Amino acid sequence: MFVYSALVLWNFAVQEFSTTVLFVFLTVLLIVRGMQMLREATSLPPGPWGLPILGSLPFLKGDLHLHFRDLTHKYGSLISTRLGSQLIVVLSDYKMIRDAFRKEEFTGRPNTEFTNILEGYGVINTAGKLWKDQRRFLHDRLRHFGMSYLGSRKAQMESRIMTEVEEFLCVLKAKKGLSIDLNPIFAVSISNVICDVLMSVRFSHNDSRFIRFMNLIDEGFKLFSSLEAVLFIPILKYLPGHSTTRQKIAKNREEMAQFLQETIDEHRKTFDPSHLRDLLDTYLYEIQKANEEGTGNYLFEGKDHDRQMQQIMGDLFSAGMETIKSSLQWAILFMLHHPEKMRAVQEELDQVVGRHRLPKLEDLAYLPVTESTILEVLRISSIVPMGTTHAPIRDTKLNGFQLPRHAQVVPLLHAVHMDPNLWEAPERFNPARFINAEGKVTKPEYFLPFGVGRRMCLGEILARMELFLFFSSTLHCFDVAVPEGETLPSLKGIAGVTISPREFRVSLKPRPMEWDNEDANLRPAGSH
Ligand code: HEM
Repeated sequence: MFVYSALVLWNFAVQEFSTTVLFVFLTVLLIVRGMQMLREATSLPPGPWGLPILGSLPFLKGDLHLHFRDLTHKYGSLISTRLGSQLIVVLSDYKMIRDAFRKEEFTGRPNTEFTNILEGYGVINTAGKLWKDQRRFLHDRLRHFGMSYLGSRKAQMESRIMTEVEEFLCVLKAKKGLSIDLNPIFAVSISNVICDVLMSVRFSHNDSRFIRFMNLIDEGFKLFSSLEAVLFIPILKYLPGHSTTRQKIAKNREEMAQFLQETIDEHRKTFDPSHLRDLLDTYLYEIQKANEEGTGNYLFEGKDHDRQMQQIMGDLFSAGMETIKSSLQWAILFMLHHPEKMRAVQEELDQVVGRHRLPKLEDLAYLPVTESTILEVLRISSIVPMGTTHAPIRDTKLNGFQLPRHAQVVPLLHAVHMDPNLWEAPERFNPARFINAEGKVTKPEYFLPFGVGRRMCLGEILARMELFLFFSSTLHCFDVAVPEGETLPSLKGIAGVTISPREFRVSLKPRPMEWDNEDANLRPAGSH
């Protein structure tokens, strides 16, 4: 009895003690965090205070870029807010974004759960010397493969893209009059352009390898999104479901890596240093050169060569596919909403290009209506609404405020493109805003769909070429309409890293070309 009573008392005392310790611990944590918030409040840009530990997380509603835009209305064009453990600094003034992102200080990337998974490989999520060397190398070599406004290389790239455009148009022609979703058809064609440049890989429409590849990427995006909470509240990584998600991500990444590794191995077997076929060959060339010279390879900074090449291919594929596919989908969607703008583009193409061939890059200078329509799509859809997140590489000052190293710095491109002080009636789809009094296309300095500064988009030239050739050729060959009996699809997109349109269907009616007869397929652009 005595022993039992002693045990009960002991248990009680232990519980009391644990509760007290927990209470004291939480109180100290709250006080420390409160003091930290107070100190930050005096040196950081203005913004909502939020709650200790959670910050503004409980008050988030709707899409993050819209939430930030609302905050900028209240606090100004430079704000800070805490989302859990992460300090977020949002810039929505284009001059401020431009001035900051020109500086070395803002070329870092934040340390997050996502970047940890990538272990410093690739280009998009790297920083410092590795990123700088990688970026310079890619800039130079991609230009060599035709991402250039000038010279014979440009013609090579145009011809690569046109091969895909022509196949795309043939697939569309076979589906004329049906209610179709263009998304998977765009996906194959756009992937083929970038995969050809990167590693000489092409997929056929309905290719099972490609469907698996895309499923892995889609699933990867969803799995990463489900980790979002951990990004802000790291302690959640100890929850049981988290390790299952991490394992699934690792398994998917392994499958992707295996696909890419097979391509790397194949390239090694057939490698010829006097004939570099694609970007992958240029990496193999650098490795060979460094081995022969007995020097370390500056492109890899001691990292595993194959993993780095896999991640570079993965980075460029994911940056270059979804963005262009979504932009083209937005362009078609806006044409459904504004058929009169579609007719204006078609009339211009008929006059300048004629009905006997497809548009070429050299026509672009004479197609202001077509070009301004594409620019307006890029502005109004702002498909990368928050750019990519930057981080100061050291504690730094911006507009008199102190930003700590590793704060997440977000360029709110969506807010710049929707600023009524810069654009008249920004909510209105109005391509004419890009045409000046002389009828020429002008792009104001606050038009930033590809970002600005040292980390701005590496694929802008390719993107512009693809958007023009796919969009103009589609409208040259087809009238696009909402399928009979279906309603006009919504302009509300799905926001993630990019904003993509919700699934929608179209019906295509071929516009007769001069080479057409009843059964003819679309002929290649040069064969007239
Ligand atoms: C319509 C198409 C595209 C749009 C709107 C777009 C937009 C952007 C934006 C806004 C950024 C972030 C800039 C910043 O935050 O400072 C970016 C970065 C990047 N883009 Fe694009 N992009 C497009 C197509 C492409 C293509 C085709 C490629 C590949 C060839 C590409 C490769 C990259 C890379 C590698 C980065 C990261 C650069 C770095 O971290 O240094 N993008 N892009």
